[in-house]
Amino acid sequence: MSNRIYVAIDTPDLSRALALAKRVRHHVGGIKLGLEFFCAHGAAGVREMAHLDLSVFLDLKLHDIPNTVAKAIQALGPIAPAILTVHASGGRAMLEDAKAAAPTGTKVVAVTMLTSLDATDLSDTGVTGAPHDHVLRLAELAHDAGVDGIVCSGAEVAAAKAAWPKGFFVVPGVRPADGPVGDQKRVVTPRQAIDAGASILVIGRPITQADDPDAAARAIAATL
Ligand SMILES: O=C(O)c1cc(=O)[nH]c(=O)n1[C@@H]1O[C@H](COP(=O)(O)O)[C@@H](O)[C@H]1O
Repeated sequence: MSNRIYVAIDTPDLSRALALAKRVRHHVGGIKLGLEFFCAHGAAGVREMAHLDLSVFLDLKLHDIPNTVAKAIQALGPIAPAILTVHASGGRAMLEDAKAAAPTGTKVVAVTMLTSLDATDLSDTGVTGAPHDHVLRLAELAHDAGVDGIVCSGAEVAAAKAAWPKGFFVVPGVRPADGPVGDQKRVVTPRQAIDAGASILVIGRPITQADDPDAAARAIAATL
């Protein structure tokens, strides 16, 4: 199977983003551009990165009323990213309209519970119960609304995949065994995430902050 690592190019600096992507390109399956990059460079920046001929995952985590999300996705249409994120907690109508508005070749994936949150954070938002149950509930909603898959942590992906065998499962919050976790709370190793059923892994700082990003990406890819 082709390389399942999407490297999160989280920087507002376009030349650094281009340089990073060029360095790691032979050891990743694609690049993920998120809010930090998009707020600085918008669609023009994404198009510039797309010239590198790597698969582009546009992670904007859209979360608004259905009409606004659908119109935003239509506005992104010319970029036609391979993958686009929305928040599952935006609800069924928002998810349905997001999928309907996306270009045919774009996978719409719904973020369930951010990997930077734990059970205490969840209860602070008024949601009772375990993260695992919350993720599975939102995964079912995403499935029923007709999107292509979900984003969840490696701790939930096996159960989510068992319930939705044809789903597309994005797992961030991935750290090599000895790496610093930073702001991530639900963390697994790349190998654990793949073994549990992840379709792709999103990996940022373990690669982008390494002294040698190319070697870091290669070392992670070798464990998969
Ligand atoms: O949708 C995402 O990609 C995402 C969802 C989530 O629950 N947690 C999460 O960390 N991410 C993204 O995955 C990347 C993780 O980066 P690192 O923690 O540096 O590996 C960041 O770009 C986050 O925006």
